[in-house]
Amino acid sequence: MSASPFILTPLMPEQSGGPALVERKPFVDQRGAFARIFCSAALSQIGWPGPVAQINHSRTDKAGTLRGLHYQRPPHAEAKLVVCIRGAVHDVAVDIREDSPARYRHVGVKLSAEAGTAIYIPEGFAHGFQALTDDAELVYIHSAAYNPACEAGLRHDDPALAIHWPLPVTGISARDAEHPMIGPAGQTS
Ligand SMILES: Cc1cn([C@H]2C[C@H](O)[C@@H](COP(=O)(O)OP(=O)(O)O[C@H]3O[C@H](C)C(=O)[C@H](O)[C@H]3O)O2)c(=O)[nH]c1=O
Repeated sequence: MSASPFILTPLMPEQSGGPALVERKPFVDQRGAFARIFCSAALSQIGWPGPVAQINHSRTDKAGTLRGLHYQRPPHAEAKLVVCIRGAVHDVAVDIREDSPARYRHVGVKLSAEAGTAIYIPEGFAHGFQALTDDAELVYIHSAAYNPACEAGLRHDDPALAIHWPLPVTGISARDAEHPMIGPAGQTS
């Protein structure tokens, strides 16, 4: 396997510390394929901050379902590596860093099990996705533990974010449907 197990593509190249597409480089032979899903040495090059604190898994049954946009406030802000292990999703990261010239700008990228793609979401970014297929499964590798007291969210349909979701939204949690809108002053209401 060559030096780096991934092809890393910054998704906000004009900003430092932004999200990145992480494409696995599998080792393929007559038996099948082997790939590294997480590698702190390789991912520290794009800002992975430290030890893995938690690994989660979600299954989304129906295409069109939307989860997010979520983030944890400091001191429990977290970086995430979001890995698609079944089906495909449209994944979105929103810059919410108060000192960022790109605050409230977002990037969107397709992740699929077939392509072996993941996205690195740094601290200071909100994360959400829409399932593009039925039975879409993601594994999330977190740099901080879940802390519900510090959990917060943005509305997927907030005009201030202007996120285009590929499919009509067919399912969303009550909590995600009720996140506050970003007011004109840029503060969530
Ligand atoms: C993250 C987490 C959640 N929970 C509980 C809280 C809820 O009762 C239930 C489902 O949580 P939630 O509705 O936040 O799950 P999703 O909306 O799928 O959130 C996920 O998808 C979005 C896009 C993300 O970016 C989140 O990091 C990721 O957790 O699990 C736990 O018990 N432990 C945990 O670590």
